[in-house]
Amino acid sequence: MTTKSPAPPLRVEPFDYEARPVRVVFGPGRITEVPAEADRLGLHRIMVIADSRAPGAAVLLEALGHRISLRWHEIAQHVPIELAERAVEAAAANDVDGLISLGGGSATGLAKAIALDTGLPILAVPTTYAGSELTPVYGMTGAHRKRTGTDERVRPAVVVYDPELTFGLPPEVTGPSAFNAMAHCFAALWSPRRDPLTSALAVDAVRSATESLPVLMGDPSNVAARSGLQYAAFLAGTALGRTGTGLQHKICHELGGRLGLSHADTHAVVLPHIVALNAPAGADWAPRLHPFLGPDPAVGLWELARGSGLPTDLASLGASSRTLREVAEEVAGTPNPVPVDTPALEAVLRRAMNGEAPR
Ligand SMILES: NC(=O)c1ccc[n+]([C@@H]2O[C@H](COP(=O)([O-])OP(=O)(O)OC[C@H]3O[C@@H](n4cnc5c(N)ncnc54)[C@H](O)[C@@H]3O)[C@@H](O)[C@H]2O)c1
Ligand SMILES: O=C(O)CCC(=O)CC(=O)O
Repeated sequence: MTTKSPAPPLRVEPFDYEARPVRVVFGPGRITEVPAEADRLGLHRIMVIADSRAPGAAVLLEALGHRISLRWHEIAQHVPIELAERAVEAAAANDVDGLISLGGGSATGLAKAIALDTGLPILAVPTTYAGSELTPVYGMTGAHRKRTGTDERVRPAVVVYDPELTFGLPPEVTGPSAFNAMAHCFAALWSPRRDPLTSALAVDAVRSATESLPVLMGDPSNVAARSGLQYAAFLAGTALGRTGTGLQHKICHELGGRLGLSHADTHAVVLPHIVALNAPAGADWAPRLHPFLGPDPAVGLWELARGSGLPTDLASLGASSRTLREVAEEVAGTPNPVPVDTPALEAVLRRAMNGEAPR
C-alpha cells in the first residue's frame, strides 16, 4: 500500500446551495419502522417490490399487512423496459397509492421506473451500497442500449437504512457495490455542480468506505463496518443526487446496457482508470483523499480493489475490443475535467480491459 499523508487546508470557492427534502431513517433494526413511515406518507394500497435474495422481505410484508395491495418479486439489473411496462400496468390494475422497494439498485430502479410513469411516492429500503435511493436519476434498458434521465418524480420520499439487512451480502456484491458508492463520490468531487457540502459528503464517504471495506472482507457481519459502508452509501448517494453523473457513469451505462454487465463490477474496474485520467485536474480533491487512498488516489483505489479480491479487468466481465471502440465513440464527448477524444478514451478503456495499473 502507498504511503498516506495529511490533507492541506481546504480552499472554499464561491457556490450555490440547494437541497431537496428527503426523510432518512438509519440504524440497525429500523426496518420495523417501515409501517409507521408508510403511515406518515399516507399510504393505504402499497405495491411492495422486494428482492427475494435480500433478507427482510418476509418481515416487511407481515408488518405492512393490510396496507399491501400488490407484491412484486421480478427484478433485473438495468431495468428492462418491458419489465417496467408490466410493473406499471400491474400498479394501475391494483390501484396502488405508493411503492416500497426492498433490495439493491435494481429493486429501487424498478420502483423509479414505475414512479416516472405514475408519479407514485417511493419508500426505499436499500440492501446494497448503490445509493440510487437518494438520487433523481433513473435508467432503463431496451434493445441493448441503456437510457438514463433525471426526474424529481423518481427521487424516493423516505429511505430506511437498516445495516442488518446487509449482513448476508456476499463479498462479490459487497466490494463492487462499495466501489459504486465511491464512483458517486468522484463524480461529485469533480462535477461542475459541486458545492462545499457535496464535496464534504464525498470525502467522508470515501473515508468511511475505505475504512469499512477491508474489515468486511475478513468479517462480513461486522456491525460497525456494515453500518460504516451503508453510511458511506448514504453520503455518496446524497452527493450524487445533487451533482449528477459524468463520464465514469456514462461509460458504465454504455457497457452495462450493451453487454448486460454487472453494474457495480463495471464501476469497480473502470473507476481507478477514470480517476487517473482526471488526476491532472485534481488539485481541489486529490489531496483531501490522500489520508485514505495515499498520494495517488487512482493507484490507491486499484490496490484496494485488488486487495479486496474484486475484478480489475473488463475482459473477465465479458467486454470485447469491438465494444470498447463503440463505447469510446459514444461517450468521448461527455463533459469531463480532462477532456478526452475517442482514441484517448479507447486507450484508457483498453487498460481497464486488460487489468493494467491505472496511469
Ligand atoms: N439511479 C441511480 O442513482 C443508481 C445508482 C446506482 C445504481 N443504480 C442501478 O442499480 C442497479 C445495480 O444495483 P446493485 O449494484 O445494488 O445490484 P442489484 O440490486 O442487482 O443487487 C446485486 C445482487 O445482490 C443481491 N442482493 C441485494 N441485496 C442483498 C442482500 N442484502 N443480501 C444478499 N443478496 C442481496 C441481488 O439479488 C442481486 O443478485 C443497476 O441497474 C444500476 O444502474 C442506479
Ligand atoms: O438508474 C440507473 O440505472 C442509472 C443511474 C446509475 O446507474 C448510477 C450509477 O451508474 O451508479
